[in-house]
Amino acid sequence: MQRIYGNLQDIKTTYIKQLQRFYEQRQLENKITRPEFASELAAISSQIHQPICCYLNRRGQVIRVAVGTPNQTQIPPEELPRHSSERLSGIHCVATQLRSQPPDEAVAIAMVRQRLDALVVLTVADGAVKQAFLAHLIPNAQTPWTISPELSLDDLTQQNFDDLAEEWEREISQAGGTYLSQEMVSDQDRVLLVGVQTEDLSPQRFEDGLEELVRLVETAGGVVLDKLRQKRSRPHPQTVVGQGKVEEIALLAQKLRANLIVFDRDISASQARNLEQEIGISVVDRTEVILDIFAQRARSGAGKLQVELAQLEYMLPRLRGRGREMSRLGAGIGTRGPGETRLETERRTIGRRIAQLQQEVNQLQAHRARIREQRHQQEIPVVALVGYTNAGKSTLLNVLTHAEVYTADQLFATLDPTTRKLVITEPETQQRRTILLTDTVGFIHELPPPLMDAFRATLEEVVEADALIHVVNLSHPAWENHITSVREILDQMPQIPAKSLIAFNKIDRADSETLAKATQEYPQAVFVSATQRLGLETLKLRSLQLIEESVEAIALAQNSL
Ligand SMILES: Nc1nc2c(ncn2[C@@H]2O[C@H](COP(=O)(O)OP(=O)(O)OP(=O)(O)O)[C@@H](O)[C@H]2O)c(=O)[nH]1
Ligand SMILES: [Mg+2]
Repeated sequence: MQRIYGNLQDIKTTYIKQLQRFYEQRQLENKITRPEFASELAAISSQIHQPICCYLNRRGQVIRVAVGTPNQTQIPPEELPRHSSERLSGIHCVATQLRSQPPDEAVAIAMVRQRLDALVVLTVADGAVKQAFLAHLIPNAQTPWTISPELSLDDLTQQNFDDLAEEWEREISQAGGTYLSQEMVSDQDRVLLVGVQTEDLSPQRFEDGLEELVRLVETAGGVVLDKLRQKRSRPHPQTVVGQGKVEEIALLAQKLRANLIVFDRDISASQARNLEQEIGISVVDRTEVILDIFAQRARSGAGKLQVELAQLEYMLPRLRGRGREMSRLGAGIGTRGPGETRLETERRTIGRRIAQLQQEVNQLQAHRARIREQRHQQEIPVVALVGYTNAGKSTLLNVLTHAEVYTADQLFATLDPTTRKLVITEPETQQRRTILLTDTVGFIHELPPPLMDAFRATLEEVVEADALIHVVNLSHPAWENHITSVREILDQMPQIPAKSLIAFNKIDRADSETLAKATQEYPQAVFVSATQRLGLETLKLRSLQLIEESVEAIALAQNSL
């Protein structure tokens, strides 16, 4: 019986049997894969709601089938057939991916580590292959890989793979071997995720949350090796999960050489301490991962200030008996940022530092308020772009106003608000109207309260706008939950603009069913694609209308006083 690797939890035996059949399949000579093989892989991947990786040798034999991402299913170095860094390993991987987007850096790094001949990523939608990408190694020190643009399955499967692999190998050996920089291998935290499914969470929400945590860890620079789950009516007071699970985590962490455990919920200082003692490696929670991303991302003075405040506010109540152990255990995530050295200093010093930072944030708030006041006097209306992280807010700002805000396929790309002028011509009167468009930090489900407090100066840009455009990534499977989460966060703000508009973005990647559903449930919404520049004119006009409605609403409110 051929073994299936990876995370097989909750996978029915019938599917395991289907997966085993892949071992019997052969590819055509010289081809990277067969279209039928790719389609079958996509079909089963979509049935089990998990990515699958098939590793094949140059003769086209399947040597390993694993459930999980290329990152999670890496072949241990000692099991790879060829060891020399000047040669490729002679193995390539055909992987499915449930997200419709090009493979990310983490996937590429997994390929570099194993010196794979190539990596095929097939994105899956509705049980079929939607897009194909081909990645391979190149002799380049910074980015030792290249990823093709989207390919059709035909293009992919018709290439002569033997010739390609030989050519790539020649280039690499001429350059003296694969440039696998040491930092790339060792700087990454090797992470084990632990999800605790309590009764208040639906299974779907729980899984979405874990999936999001994988993205968060990857954004923070870690690699998720595996996920462990436990159902509990409520978290165990001392160790969050039960004793048996703690042992399982310890064992798996050792086996996978993990150096960090990340929990999908907040854990207390004493829970973390207990777990660290039993497992022997660092334990952090979701909030710490988010804070770490913010710390890495903060560039401006204001950004750094707010991140430091958030980190200290989070740490202060958790400080007792924690700091020293944490730094000794030496993981990266959760220990970086301006707060890091202060972890070990006394509570009182930290208390004083918090007070000082609070002062500075107050000044920042006052400063931003003055700028807004000046704008107000010029009577230029302000529309703020809000939404879940990665929805495409900054990309929209850029295409609408020719701004050059940093955008990236990572969570929390933006920390600092940016405001730009947008001139809109009214179609009937040909009158030119100017509005200001503000891009802000993205939201996330259960945005940690210390971040909400520390980023109040930034979030105030939202509160003080005349109207909101709520940008939603319609290509994300959890888009509805994202809307709910964003609304929950807005509800916690003291006062938000009365008028708002939903802009469904990334419609170029959304399937027709989703589009139909969104149209039906949100008849007022605008549908756009920032990257494909679709629907932008409508969005501009609707923004103008929104401003007019909000001016009318304010006038009405004043008249009734
Ligand atoms: N396919 C597609 N991708 C898009 C579209 N709009 C944005 N993206 C991509 O989505 C990713 C995130 O875009 P950003 O503009 O950085 O998202 P954001 O909402 O500003 O994210 P945060 O700053 O993290 O809150 C980038 O890789 C964009 O290229 C779109 O209409 N279609
Ligand atoms: Mg952004």
